[in-house]
Order: sequence, then C-alpha cells, then structure tokens
Amino acid sequence: MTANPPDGLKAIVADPGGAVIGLDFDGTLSPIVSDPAEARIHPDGPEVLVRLGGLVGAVVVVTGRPAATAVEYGSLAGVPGLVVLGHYGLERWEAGALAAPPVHPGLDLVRAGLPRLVEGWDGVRVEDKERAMAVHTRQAADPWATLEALREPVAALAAEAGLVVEPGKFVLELRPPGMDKGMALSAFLRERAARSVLFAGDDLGDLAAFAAVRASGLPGVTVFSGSPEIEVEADIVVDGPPGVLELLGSIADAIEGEAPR
Ligand SMILES: O=P(O)(O)OC[C@H]1O[C@H](O[C@H]2O[C@H](CO)[C@@H](O)[C@H](O)[C@H]2O)[C@H](O)[C@@H](O)[C@@H]1O
Repeated sequence: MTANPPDGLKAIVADPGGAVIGLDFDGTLSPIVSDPAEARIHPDGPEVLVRLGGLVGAVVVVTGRPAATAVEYGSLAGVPGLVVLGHYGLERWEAGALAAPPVHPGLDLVRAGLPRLVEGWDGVRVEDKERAMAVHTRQAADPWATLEALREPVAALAAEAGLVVEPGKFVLELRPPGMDKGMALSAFLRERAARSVLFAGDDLGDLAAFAAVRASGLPGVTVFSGSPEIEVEADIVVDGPPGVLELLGSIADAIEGEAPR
C-alpha cells in the first residue's frame, strides 16, 4: 500500500472481516477493448480476487453487464463468497445462482427500433444484453461526434419505451429505471452490516457508487481506474486494471501482514 494510506484503507486492513470491496468490471477489472464480446479480466485478476475474497467480509462486482457475463468474462466463479450485481444492480449472482426480475416490457420496442435508428452509421454496434441494450460508437471513425449525434434520438427511443439512458465510454445504454450502482452498493453495505468499504470504477455509471461510499458514513475509499478517456475525482487514482489489481494485491498483503501468526 502507499506510504500514507487513506483512513478508509487503514480501516479495511485493521478489520478486514467488516470490509466490503466493490468493483466495477469493464475498465476496472477488464481492460477496455473495441469489441465488448472480447472483453476479459486482466490475467492477474482471478488470483488477486480469490486471495482477497478469502480475507475480507465480501467482494462484490457491480456492473452494467449481465451478472452471468461478468462471471464468465471475469473467470469469477471461484472467488470465495463473491456476489455479482449485474445490470446496475437489477440482477444478483451468488454461489452459482442468478436472481433477476422480469425483463422490462419496453425492451421489445427498443429491440425493434434500435437497429433502424443506427442504420447507416458506420462502426456503430448494438449490444443486446436481454434486460438492456447498448449502442457503441468506439469503432466509428469519429466516436465522440457519433456519440453526440446519436444522443438525442437514443434518448427519445428510451423515453418512448419507458427506459433511461445510461451514458458511458463511447456507449449509450437503454436500461430500466429505478436502480443504479449507488443504490445497489448502499443496499449491499446495509445487508452485510459493513464497517468499511472500497469501490473501484472507471466510468460515469460508477459515480453513483462513489457517492454511495461517501454517503455511507463508513470509513471508505473511492478508486478511479484511470484512462485518458474520462477524468473522475476519487481518493486514489491508479493506472487502469493493472493498477487496480496491484492496489488490491497490496491490500491483501497488508491484511496478511497484520494477521496474528
Ligand atoms: O459497469 P461496467 O462493468 O463497467 O460495464 C459498463 C459497460 O461496459 C461495456 O462497454 C465498455 O467496455 C467495452 C469493452 O471493453 C468497450 O468496448 C466499450 O466502449 C465500453 O463502453 C459493455 O459493453 C456495456 O454493456 C456495459 O454497460
């Protein structure tokens, strides 16, 4: 850990059984790649998470992905006690079992309308996640301009379908309202009677979880998995997934160094 760790990190190391470690998936555990279907956890991820999962109260992945996709792409099934809150908290995966509400009825309209809406836009990809759909512009010749041009028509389609738009890194996601990563993390902290919390994320959807850390009143740390694509304020800024995993590994080292022998 750093020479002078923030109080939240000290609390996690001093009382690991009360600590909740919250992690985003894409851009935090998994390096950003052009094709969302090709995303996989950083090679160091599984080992670090298995180790940490055996030391802290809980490791929880809070992601915009379907929970089962994060488990698969993250090779996460072996992480002790892991919970994955997918679709921004709508779904919950735990011990191999998935709990999820019915699919929002507005998805049918979006599934029909979105391919027509992006027709003619080179490099624009539609991702169907069953409970949500996403429009990706990363592979367009001008990803920013394309994202901006699509923002309004995508918002109109989402409104017609009773969905909300979740913007992210070169992505506009149409998803059900009423849940976000902050609500999901807050509920999880209450459920586990957490005594400290860390949340690491890299994108706009993670800001609600950062706010939940601050609002929890617990000793807490926010970690921004940095990239040139956006800037986010956090207690600790690291260099992408390798930096996140190095930090998590150093927390595990510090906990093991504190443990009575
Ligand atoms: O909450 P997350 O786990 O961070 O998921 C957010 C979105 O991540 C994925 O898109 C992002 O990663 C892709 C793969 O690296 C990248 O190509 C894309 O540009 C990023 O926006 C995922 O495809 C979305 O469904 C998630 O909502």
